Amino acid sequence: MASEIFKSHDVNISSRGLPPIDESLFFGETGFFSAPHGDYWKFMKKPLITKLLGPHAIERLRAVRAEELERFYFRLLEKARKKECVEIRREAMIFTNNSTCKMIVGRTCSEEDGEGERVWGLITESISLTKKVLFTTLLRKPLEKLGISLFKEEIMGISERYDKVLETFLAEHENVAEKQGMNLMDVLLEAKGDEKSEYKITRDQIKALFVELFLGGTDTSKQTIQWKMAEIINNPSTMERMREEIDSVVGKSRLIQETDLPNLPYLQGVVKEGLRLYPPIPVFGRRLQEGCVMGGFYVPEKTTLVVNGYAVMRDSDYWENPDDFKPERFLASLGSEQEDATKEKVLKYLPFGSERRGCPGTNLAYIFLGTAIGMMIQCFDWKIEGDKVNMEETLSGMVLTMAHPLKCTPIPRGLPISKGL
Ligand code: HEM
Repeated sequence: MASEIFKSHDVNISSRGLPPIDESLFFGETGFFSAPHGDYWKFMKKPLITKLLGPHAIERLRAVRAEELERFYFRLLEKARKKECVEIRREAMIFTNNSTCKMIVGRTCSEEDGEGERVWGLITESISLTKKVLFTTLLRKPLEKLGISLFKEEIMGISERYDKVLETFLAEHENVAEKQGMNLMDVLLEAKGDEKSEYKITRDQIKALFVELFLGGTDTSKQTIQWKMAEIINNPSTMERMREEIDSVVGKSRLIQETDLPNLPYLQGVVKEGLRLYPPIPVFGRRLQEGCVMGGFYVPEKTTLVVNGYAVMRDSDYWENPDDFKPERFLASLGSEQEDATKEKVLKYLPFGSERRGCPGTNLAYIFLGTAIGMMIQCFDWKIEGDKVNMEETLSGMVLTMAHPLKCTPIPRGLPISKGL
């Protein structure tokens, strides 16, 4: 059914429906995520791919991510030396947000003046609001008739705080006379000021895209890193097998790099299996532009479709022992990309959605997840309170998260890794 919906009706379902509050920078009408499939969405997608998410951009920005991975490693090493317990999701958020921020605006959020804490707090608050955002979207039309604007104050409060942070970034870029290399923000500002540009974008549209990248690039990856570390800690044989693979491919004297990932199939299997069992966005919505027949039924125009990726990826018709954590299940397909693609064409694997509105950050996400988890296993042992990590699930807004956030203490494996690799 998922295959039929996505493959045969791709264009027809390539919009998401009305935003909850038009003027919000956060899932508002200026956003890329909520934009209907049309000229604006196509115009914004181009720089997003060429400057951040496409294969060339990913290669060009490799050094930025390598530096952030190294900083992540040294932060953990410092905690390990002090025998401090770490909250994995917080450390993972700092890594993914710093990397994303540096790639799109050229610098990380500053930790000295509290900017980092403000942004990370905002991301967490935004995610916990997503359930209200969805609810507001679904009920918007009938409530509008009654003059009710649900959760407007809360949503606009978050939007205004994002606005302040993003104005700082924009001002910094506007005040630099000579640019050294153009990052995504420079390119969008240039397009905004270009009279001949095929689409006239606004300041709010730039800010809204950056809010979405902060959320898309940070929270999803942080949740997934936390879930996978929990499964690895609960499965010592997985940890052992990952470590054997990493030690033999990477060695013990340098930190894992993203160019190692294609040679680490078991690590890739762990990443994929974690996403299958714990997709951070378990359900996502689309909206039909025109009425059509699906699965033998006529579905009228403007119907909202809710895709339950979580259920698809635990469906026993498609997955053997679907609730078990078994990274090996992906090993056979990893050998051949074609086979992998064929398998996923059945659309039983949906952590990133699918087709033209599927996640454009998929490749970048695999890099964040592979390098972060690879580094944590390569360089540290992990001590927890008690025997097992509690894997109880809960929703933070619409995001699948751990009911009991993973806290553990890193113990260095004593690898001779030095700064400035
Ligand atoms: C574990 C990591 C990630 C997961 C599980 C994830 C998942 C998703 C899902 C399920 C969607 C909706 C897809 C659909 O409707 O078919 C989506 C959309 C999107 N994601 Fe991701 N994502 C991740 C990381 C990222 C990263 C790193 C970025 C960029 C920095 C990103 C940027 C976006 C954008 C811009 C959209 C909207 C696309 C559109 O509407 O055309 N995501 N993501």
